[in-house]
Amino acid sequence: MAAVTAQNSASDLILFGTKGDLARRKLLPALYQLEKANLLCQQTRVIGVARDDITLESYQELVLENLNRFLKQPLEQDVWLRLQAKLLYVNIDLTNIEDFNQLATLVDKTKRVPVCYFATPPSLFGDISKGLAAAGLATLPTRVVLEKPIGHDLASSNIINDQVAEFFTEAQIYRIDHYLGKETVLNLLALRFANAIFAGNWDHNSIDHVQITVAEEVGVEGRWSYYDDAGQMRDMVQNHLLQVLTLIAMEPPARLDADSIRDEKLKVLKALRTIDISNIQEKTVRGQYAGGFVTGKSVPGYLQEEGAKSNSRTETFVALKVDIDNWRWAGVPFYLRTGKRMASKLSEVVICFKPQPHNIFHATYRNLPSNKLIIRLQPDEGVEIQVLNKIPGLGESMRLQETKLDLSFDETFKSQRIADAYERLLLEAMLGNQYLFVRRDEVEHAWKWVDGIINAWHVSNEPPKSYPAGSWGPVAAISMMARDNRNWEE
Ligand SMILES: NC(=O)C1=CN([C@@H]2O[C@H](COP(=O)(O)OP(=O)(O)OC[C@H]3O[C@@H](n4cnc5c(N)ncnc54)[C@H](OP(=O)(O)O)[C@@H]3O)[C@@H](O)[C@H]2O)C=CC1
Ligand SMILES: O=C1O[C@H](COP(=O)(O)O)[C@@H](O)[C@H](O)[C@H]1O
Repeated sequence: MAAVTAQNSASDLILFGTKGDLARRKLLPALYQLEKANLLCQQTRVIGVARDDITLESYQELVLENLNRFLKQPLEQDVWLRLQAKLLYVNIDLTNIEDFNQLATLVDKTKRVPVCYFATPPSLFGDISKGLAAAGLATLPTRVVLEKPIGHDLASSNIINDQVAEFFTEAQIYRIDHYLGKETVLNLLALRFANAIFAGNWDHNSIDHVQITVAEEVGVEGRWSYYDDAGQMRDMVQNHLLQVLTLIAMEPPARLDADSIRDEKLKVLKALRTIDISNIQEKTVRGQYAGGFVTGKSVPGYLQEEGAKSNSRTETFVALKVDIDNWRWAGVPFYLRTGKRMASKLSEVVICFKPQPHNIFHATYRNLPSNKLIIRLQPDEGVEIQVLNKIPGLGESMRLQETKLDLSFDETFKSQRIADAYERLLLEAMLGNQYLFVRRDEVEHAWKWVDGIINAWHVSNEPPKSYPAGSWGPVAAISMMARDNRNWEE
């Protein structure tokens, strides 16, 4: 991988949809942080694109206003002035191909690499690709960064991917899954492949089961119409949870490069056991939140949210029992759960090891609890190992206690700020590193598997199970584990 220096990436970052929610809340603050860390090359320019005919000064004001609103620390004037000097603005109606001529005159591919970020609805990806091609900007070294979701199912994702592929090769396409930019998700690679104690115990011989939880406190946050069409399965499982699962389950890649990693992730997606009408009851739980209290605050149910249709059956919670049909994971279920308006914001992976085959401590400990490796993805990022230790003391029989080896990132890496996922992904796209971006075949296999589940739900025609906002989801999700004599780590 290239060393990260400000000098190696003179880019024209073209931000389509620069006035949208994602750009304002995430991308502009991420660019500010990159500027602050001196990771934006001095010659790099940020070209905001929207359809309003506004002046550069108004655009700069808008960027400043959003930085003041969404940055987590006070804005530093010198950093802002440096970023401001890089800003340009072009007004383009993305459906009007002639408007793209403005980019042709502004962008010189021999001086800066065009990195085109599509922060717009995916229905515009085809238009943007066509417009860039008409402006002579579709050939190398141009890169395009596509936001998720790519489509609504396999068929629609193929249409969008085909539209983009008409003008760009796979090597030019950077598909975002922002979970791949999270520090702790990347740490899964380090934990697994840099530590012999884990690498040697990472299969069905040592591991009983795996749990992946991505719980959110937020509800649909004013995005009801988008969300109601998608649901938690398409919004979170098809992308983020499956990406985390593949990083935990994949075989060791030969190298840390894009295709070595993506080839291994793809094999996992191909090995996911189909869930269809024959096993949908056993393997899945769908839920929808009712009113309740989240961290002590009263919140409405999903059907009472602003703009809601009262008869929606869209799921806001999903729990799944996933089997991976390969040698490494034979007989090791992966339990996944994710939901909105849950008891707290918590994303973690729990690797539950098998119990010891024989208990020599039965006089004091009838059932030895098994070891657990808990990887806290967010918040309070860190890694914890649960082990049994002898309680110190003379003259007593062996008394054991479950204890934790707890490595909090905050405490261990005190001086290191944990960067937001979008900072890393923007930087890697500007550097031309594709290893944190999703390849087309991964998207397709993830959709194929998810489509099967959604179709089976459709056929079974069962409404989602209600759960109170501020809980850990429907009781059925607990029963799903209990049937296997297991329980969710809380
Ligand atoms: N918001 C988020 O947190 C997340 C968003 N995403 C994805 O990112 C993408 C953008 O999302 P988000 O920012 O929320 O969406 P918004 O609707 O807030 O923004 C979309 C932007 O696209 C612009 N746009 C639409 N049509 C045209 C057109 N014909 N010409 C020029 N500009 C146009 C809109 O401009 P105008 O203001 O003029 O309407 C708007 O600024 C979507 O694919 C979404 O799924 C992914 C993860 C999280
Ligand atoms: O992509 C999405 O992710 C967010 C959750 O992201 P996180 O980084 O806060 O864990 C989710 O709220 C949103 O619905 C979804 O579109």
